[in-house]
Amino acid sequence: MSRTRIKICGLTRPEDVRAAVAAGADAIGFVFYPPSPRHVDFERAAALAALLPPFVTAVGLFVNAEEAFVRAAVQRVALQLLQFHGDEDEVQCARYGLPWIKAARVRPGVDLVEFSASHPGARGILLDAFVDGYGGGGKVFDWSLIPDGLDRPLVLSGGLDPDNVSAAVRRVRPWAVDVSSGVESAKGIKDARLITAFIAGVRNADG
Ligand SMILES: O=C(O)c1ccccc1N[C@@H]1O[C@H](COP(=O)(O)O)[C@@H](O)[C@H]1O
Repeated sequence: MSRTRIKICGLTRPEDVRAAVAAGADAIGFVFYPPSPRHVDFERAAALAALLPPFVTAVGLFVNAEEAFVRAAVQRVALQLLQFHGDEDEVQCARYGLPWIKAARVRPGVDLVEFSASHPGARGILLDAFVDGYGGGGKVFDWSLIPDGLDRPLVLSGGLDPDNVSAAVRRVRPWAVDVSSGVESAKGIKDARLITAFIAGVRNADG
C-alpha cells in the first residue's frame, strides 16, 4: 500500500493550519506571490509556520521572485521546502540551500521529460494546469499528458478537490497531491470539512 503525501496550499489563517494538521496533511504551503489572493507576508507566515508540529513540512511558494525576496523569506520563516511556480531556471532555484520542487504548467505540447531534465536538482516535479496568473486556478489538466517514467517524484495539482482526488490518485499514482482552490470556501479561506473530505479521498484511493 502506498501513502500519497498531501500538501494543502495557500493558508492564511491559524484555524486553517490547525484544521489541515488535524486532518492529516503532510505539508502546508505559504504563497509568497503578492498578486495571489492567498499571499501572506513574512510575519504572518512565520506565525503560521510556528504552529506546525514535527514532521509537517512548511513550504514556501514563489513565482519569479527576486533573489533577495526569497532569501528574506528563508531567513524569517521556518521553511523546509521551496516551491518555484514561475519561470525559474535550475540556478535560480538551487541557490538557497534548501530542498526545492519545480512546477510545470501543463498543456498540450509541453515536454515534461525535458522539463524534468532541465531542473536536475529538483526533489520533485509538480504538475499544474496552465492558467493565467501562474497557478492556484482550480483548473484540471489532461492527465493523459503525463508521460510514464518521469525520473522524479511527481506532485499532482491543478483543480483537485474532494470529488476528483480519488480518481486522480488512482489514475496518476503521484508521490503527492497539492490542493488550494478545491478546499476553500473563498480564496485564501480554507474549509475544514473540505480538507477532511479531500484527505479521506486520497486515503480511499491509497487502498
Ligand atoms: O495558490 C495560489 O494562489 C498560487 C498562485 C500562484 C502560483 C501557484 C499558486 N498555487 C498553486 O497552484 C497549484 C494549483 O492550485 P489549485 O488547487 O488548482 O487552486 C497548487 O500547486 C498550488 O500550490
